Amino acid sequence: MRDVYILAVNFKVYPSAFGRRALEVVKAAERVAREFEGTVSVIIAPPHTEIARISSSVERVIVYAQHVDPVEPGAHTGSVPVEAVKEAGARGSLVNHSERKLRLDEIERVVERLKVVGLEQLVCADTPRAAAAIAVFEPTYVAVEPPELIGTGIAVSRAKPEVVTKAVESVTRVSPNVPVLVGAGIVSREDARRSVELGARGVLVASAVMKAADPYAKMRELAEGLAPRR
Ligand SMILES: O=C[C@H](O)COP(=O)(O)O
Repeated sequence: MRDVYILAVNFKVYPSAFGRRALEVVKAAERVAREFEGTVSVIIAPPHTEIARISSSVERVIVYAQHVDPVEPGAHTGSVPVEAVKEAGARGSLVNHSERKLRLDEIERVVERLKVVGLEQLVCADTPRAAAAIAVFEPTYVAVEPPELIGTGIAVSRAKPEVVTKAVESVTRVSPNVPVLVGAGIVSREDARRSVELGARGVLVASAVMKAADPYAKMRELAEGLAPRR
C-alpha cells in the first residue's frame, strides 16, 4: 500500500481565516483533497469560531481545532475543552503549537482526553528532543517546528534539515508508529518534497496558504511536492 502524506493547513487568525474568505480556502482544500485522494490527506485547522460551519461544509477535508484546553467541562470561563470541539464537528486538534504552548504534563492530559473522546491529536514540538518526549504519549502525529522559522518563508527542510532527520530518528526510536510532520517556513513544492526526502510524512503550513492570492494553486503545489503525480 502506498503511503498517504499529510498536508496540514493551520489557518491561525489570518484575515483569510474567517467568514467568506475562510470558506474559499476550505473549498480550495476540498478540491485538493479530492484530486489527491489516496496519496495526500488534507487537514485544516480553522479558528474555534469557524469549526462548526466549516465542518458541516466539507466531505474529504479533515477539520481540526487549533488548540484545546486541559480542562473538563465545568466552571472554566473562556476555555475550550475537547468535548466542545468534538461537538462542533472537529475530527482532531493541534496541541502545543508554539504560539499556544502547554506544559508536558498538560500535553499528556490533552492527548489522553482527545483519545478518550475519539479525536485525533497533532502535537507540535519545537525541537527533536521535545518531539521524542511527546512521542511517548503516542499521538496521531508529531510535528516538529523550529519557532524562529515560522512565518519567515525560510523552510525548515532547507535551512535546518538536521532538525527533520533528528526528529524522525528520535520519534521513531521511541514510538515507531507515530508519523512525523514538519513545519515552519514551508512555502514551495521543493520545500515539501525535501521534507519527505528527509523522512517526514507531511507538512504543517500556515502563511504560504493563508496569504496566497490563490490558495488552491498553493495547496496543490504543496501536495504535488509531497506526492508527485505520475
Ligand atoms: O502551524 C503552522 C506553522 O506555525 C508554520 O507556519 P508558517 O507556514 O507560516 O511558517
